[in-house]
Amino acid sequence: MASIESFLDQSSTSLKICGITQPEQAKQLADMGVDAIGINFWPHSKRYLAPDAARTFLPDLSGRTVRVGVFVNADPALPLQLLEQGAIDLAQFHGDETPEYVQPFLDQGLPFIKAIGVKNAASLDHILAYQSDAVLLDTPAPGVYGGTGEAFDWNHAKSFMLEHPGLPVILAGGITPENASEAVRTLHPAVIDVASGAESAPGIKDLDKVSRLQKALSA
Ligand SMILES: O=C(O)c1ccccc1N[C@@H]1O[C@H](COP(=O)(O)O)[C@@H](O)[C@H]1O
Repeated sequence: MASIESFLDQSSTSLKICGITQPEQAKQLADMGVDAIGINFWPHSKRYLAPDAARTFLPDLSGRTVRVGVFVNADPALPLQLLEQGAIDLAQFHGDETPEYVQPFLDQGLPFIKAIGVKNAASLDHILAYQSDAVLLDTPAPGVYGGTGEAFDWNHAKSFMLEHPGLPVILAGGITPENASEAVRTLHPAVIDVASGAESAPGIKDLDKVSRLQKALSA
């Protein structure tokens, strides 16, 4: 049974595969035991999926895998509605959202992740103000916000994690089957989040790469 609590548990590293655009692949990933899938609701993403299309298959996955909706500067009505309808389990805010933006989610006890592009140590100065369920550390990507396939300097993540041991960290940005085990060994993040490194083309997942990522995390 998928639960946010076990997905974000810091005693082991979970796997989130992000940018799913095909219902069959969402089901295949759930069958493979992937901990979470991400659906990108930012209309400018190469991995965009319209909310109406996502609503046709996300309910079927309820309880099998954690369903994360990725948003960039969205009208908060969309993530609020998808969470309240039970179409997604978690919202991922991956744009320029402010601590004020997330207040309605805190007020209603709706779970969310805040993503930050890590340019230097100062990038993480204000992250605690969001009071998010987890922080997602990604490569800064002006204009495209995420999904770059590029890694950032993990030393900044390491320092932050040492300072905030109780806060679940989701490591993103350029993770591949080749560097995933090094990421786990070096940082022990609660979650590894992969979009580009698990694809054959944008939005089309390569299940062999997913399986190699799972092996890397369990090694
Ligand atoms: O994947 C995208 O197109 C995307 C666009 C806008 C915001 C976030 C996006 N994806 C997130 O980017 C990171 C890292 O992806 P990658 O593995 O480096 O390609 C991940 O958190 C995705 O959820």
